[in-house]
Amino acid sequence: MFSPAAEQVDRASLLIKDLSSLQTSLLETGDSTRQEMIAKARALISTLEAPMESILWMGWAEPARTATIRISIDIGLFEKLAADDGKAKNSQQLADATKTDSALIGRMLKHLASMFIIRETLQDTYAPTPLSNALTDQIFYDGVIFTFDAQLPSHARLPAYLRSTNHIIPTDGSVFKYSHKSELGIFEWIAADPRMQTAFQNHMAGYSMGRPHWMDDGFYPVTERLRGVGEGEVLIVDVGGATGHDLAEFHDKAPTISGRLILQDQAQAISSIREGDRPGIECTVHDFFTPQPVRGAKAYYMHSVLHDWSDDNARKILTQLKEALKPGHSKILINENVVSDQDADWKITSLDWTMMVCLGSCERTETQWRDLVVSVGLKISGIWKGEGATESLIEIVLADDA
Ligand SMILES: C[S@@+](CC[C@H](N)C(=O)[O-])C[C@H]1O[C@@H](n2cnc3c(N)ncnc32)[C@H](O)[C@@H]1O
Repeated sequence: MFSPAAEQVDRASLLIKDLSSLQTSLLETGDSTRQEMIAKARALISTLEAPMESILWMGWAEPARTATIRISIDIGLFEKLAADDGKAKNSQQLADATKTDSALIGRMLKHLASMFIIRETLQDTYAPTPLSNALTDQIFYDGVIFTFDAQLPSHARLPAYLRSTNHIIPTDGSVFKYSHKSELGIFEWIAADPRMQTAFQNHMAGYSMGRPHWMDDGFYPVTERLRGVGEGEVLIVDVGGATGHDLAEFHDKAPTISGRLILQDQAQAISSIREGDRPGIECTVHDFFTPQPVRGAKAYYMHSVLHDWSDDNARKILTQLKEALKPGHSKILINENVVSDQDADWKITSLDWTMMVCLGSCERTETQWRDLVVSVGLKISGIWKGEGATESLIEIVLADDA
């Protein structure tokens, strides 16, 4: 039997005390209290867990959870569970509804319930949860499809890849090619599969949902920093903006700011936008490694773009934008993570590793951002971060601008 050491018990008591005092303000305060409670609850589990329990959680429970969720999406299990207003169902009913082997379904349901994805209300009787209901929405289940099919194999094969290179840090997409046994880098691999293209775009849109955004009140002073744009002039060019979800949000949240909104991405992303889906936005095809066709816009915006690329490639992208900047008027806005020097957030550190295995790129610290920007004759004029936000907004201007 595992007995926690005295200091683990003390730490656990402190965490429980913190949790109970936070709980009293959960309903009144913003999202930050909820996030703090989750962080403390996770710390509590890792304080109390025995080493072997941690190993089995990582090695058995989590991989089986992810796989059973991925299979559930394939067979439409969560939709069937949510049917009839979420009335509880047994494994045979769910096997019939999904036309799946009842032995397989029975074992899936047991693990999904043990991992809190669904609820076991009675023996062999299951009901949905808010999470399993969310997984009936394509924005969310495409996130599982994309992370499972595109990214997870590269994490799984990374140790073997690194052994084969004497643990030299990857700086290109080799890990992805190695793990997928493919000649294609991740973006070509996505482009070659229309289902994966849709999953990727939905995952990008879902990743942005429900989080503080730079155009929200109290984040970036939009009206003050983006003023001076006449009717007919370009306000924002969203470079590598996928299907335009950020610009659409900007259009909804800041409808009174004048100026054109232009979306740029590769042909496969732009052609997937349906007629009428993006009112007020000009959707165009542009390769950001080639000269920027829109000159003198107020802002060239990039969200989760530069973290896909090594410093050399990021310099090429920034240089194309620099050539298009109008002195004293234009700026580049980068919406990305700035990795904290201490106590970095798991969402950022895990994305950093995901970038490494998919593209050989990284999430950058403030020093790395400054070095990158200065190296192409630009300067950072400010970094903004809203309360509870993970990502920052980095504003960049020409080095000679005031
Ligand atoms: C990580 S996604 C970010 C998308 C979007 N900005 C967002 O935050 O949801 C990177 C985007 O860069 C686009 N992209 C990749 N290579 C590109 C290129 N050479 N020119 C233009 N866009 C490119 C991809 O199609 C994708 O939409």
